[in-house]
Amino acid sequence: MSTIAAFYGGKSILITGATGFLGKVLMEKLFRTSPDLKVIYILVRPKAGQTLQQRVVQILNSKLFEKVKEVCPNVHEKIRAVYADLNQNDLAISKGDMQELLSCTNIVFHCAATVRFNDHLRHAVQLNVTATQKLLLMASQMPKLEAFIHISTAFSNCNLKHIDEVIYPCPVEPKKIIDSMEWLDDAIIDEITPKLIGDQPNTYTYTKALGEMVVHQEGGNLNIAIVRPSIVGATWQEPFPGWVDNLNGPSGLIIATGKGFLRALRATPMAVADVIPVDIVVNLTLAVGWYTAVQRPKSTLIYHCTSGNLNPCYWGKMGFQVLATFEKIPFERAFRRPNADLTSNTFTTQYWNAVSHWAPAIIYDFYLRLTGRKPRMTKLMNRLLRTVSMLEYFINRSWEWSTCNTEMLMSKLSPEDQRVFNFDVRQLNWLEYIENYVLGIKKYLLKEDMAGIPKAKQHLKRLRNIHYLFNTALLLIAWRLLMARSQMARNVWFFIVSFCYKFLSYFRAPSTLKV
Ligand SMILES: CCCCCCCCCCCCCCCCCCCCCCCCCCCC(=O)SCCNC(=O)CCNC(=O)[C@H](O)C(C)(C)COP(=O)(O)OP(=O)(O)OC[C@H]1O[C@@H](n2cnc3c(N)ncnc32)[C@H](O)[C@@H]1OP(=O)(O)O
Ligand SMILES: NC(=O)C1=CN([C@@H]2O[C@H](COP(=O)(O)OP(=O)(O)OC[C@H]3O[C@@H](n4cnc5c(N)ncnc54)[C@H](OP(=O)(O)O)[C@@H]3O)[C@@H](O)[C@H]2O)C=CC1
Repeated sequence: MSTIAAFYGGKSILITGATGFLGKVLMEKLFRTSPDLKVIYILVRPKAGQTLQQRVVQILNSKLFEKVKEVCPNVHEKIRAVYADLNQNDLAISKGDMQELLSCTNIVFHCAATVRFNDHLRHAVQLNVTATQKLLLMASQMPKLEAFIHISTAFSNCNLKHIDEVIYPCPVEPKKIIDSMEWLDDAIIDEITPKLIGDQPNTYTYTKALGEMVVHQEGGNLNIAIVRPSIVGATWQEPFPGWVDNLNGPSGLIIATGKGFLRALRATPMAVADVIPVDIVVNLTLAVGWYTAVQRPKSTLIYHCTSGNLNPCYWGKMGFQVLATFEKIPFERAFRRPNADLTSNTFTTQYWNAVSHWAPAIIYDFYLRLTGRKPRMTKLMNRLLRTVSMLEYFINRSWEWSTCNTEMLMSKLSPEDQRVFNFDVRQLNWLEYIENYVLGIKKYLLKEDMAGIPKAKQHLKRLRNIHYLFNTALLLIAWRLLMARSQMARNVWFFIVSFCYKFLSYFRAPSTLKV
């Protein structure tokens, strides 16, 4: 029997961000491995016209939870959705709910965050810093609390090249930032944001670093640990390979490449692609929860959940494998054949942007106009290239994360726990993982049917023929224009033609003699 699974039995667990990518996989694993847990409280807000209950039902009815329903048939009775909005100062939790949370919770997993790189600083601070502070305050009033696990990111100190499992000081105290966000107006915040974030690339990594500092300063006597995952990708093994449900990290760019929109990327092929499967992150997080509660380490331990130092993959290799997978498993209705270049040169990137992105988009929009339809490709391209520019920072650098605490934890696990809560990234086969990732995107994100693959291949063949035809036509037009305008070009052309003619006559002469 797994010690970790047994530990969560009978426990009341509070999860924030349970409706997010990581939160859903965390909940799934908890229910699947510890079906006898008492209750999982999830802090949820209504969204997209759905009530809390509708959101929960949608999650439980998803493919991700199919196995859970077999091992824990009364799963719906064990999830308690609590209305909350972490953007509100009091988190908008009702008094009654608050009482219950405070008196019953044993473990807290704080996953909620805004992960948008370009979020307004006020909003990012509210969610990634102030809400963390409020949750810590709540946690300090929970008499039964055994552990508080805060999910941060390995990129919270991405202004450094080598990152240890420690909390680094922030140039400005989080409390000062929180206070200033309360009285500064948006325009002033916009103005000071670049100065405040300094050498951090965006408001996300900056506020996640502040969030860690808040945990460090205001954790008091709580039993806290911080997990820092790198770029979280689709599931590796559990509950099945390739599950993913949002565009974050590499997923959006894989779609853009597979659909033929993205044909070049400013990326360094030899930079480490520090992607980590979401099930590895979840397994480590649950092991950390157990260890923190049972061993009660004297200080707050930080665990890096990264792949680069133990089993590195590189962006070049990843891109290559993604393209190879499209040969076998193409996406439907592609705009162009998937084919992309990784280039680390800014000039080349601009050239490819003009030739491979803007030119086809403009031509296609022209065609749409001609056929009486609304042009949309240049708008889409604009958005895509803006998104790519936000991600470029992370695909042109490599970082080194030390993983001493993570390795120490692995060594403390029994063989059974190492199997059930496997977070050993050395066992991951990247080629297989990337293939399943692409397949997962096709099935679970794009909701495309596997039966449509022959048709998709046929469509790609048609696109290839159009491409050849288009290039030939372009060449002929260029040649005609050149011949019409330049005497020099005409001279060269006649020289080539007469040379070829003489060459052929030379070979034809002996055969004529024979006859
Ligand atoms: C040697 C030679 C080899 C040759 C081989 C060459 C082969 C090359 C082939 C290449 C194949 C591709 C391979 C994969 C490369 C992958 C690169 C991946 C880079 C990933 C880097 C991530 C780093 C993360 C580090 C930090 C870790 C964290 O903790 S972050 C948590 C995760 N957060 C994110 O991922 C970012 C979240 N998103 C955002 O911040 C914002 O959405 C945005 C800034 C990206 C855009 O914001 P904006 O306000 O402009 O618009 P928005 O309304 O949000 O979205 C606009 C449309 O774009 C869609 N969208 C959103 N995110 C993405 C995305 N990641 N990729 C693509 N598209 C995205 C969004 O849905 C919108 O679409 P519409 O709804 O249609 O409007
Ligand atoms: N994805 C990645 O690549 C990485 C993620 N991380 C960290 O992992 C954690 C989870 O990320 P991930 O699952 O990918 O992110 P998602 O964006 O998928 O999920 C974010 C979660 O936070 C919730 N949330 C956001 N705003 C509020 C609010 N005002 N009130 C209540 N809940 C709110 C969302 O709820 P709702 O559904 O209502 O929007 C959602 O459940 C984050 O802390 C992130 O920093 C770290 C490294 C990499």
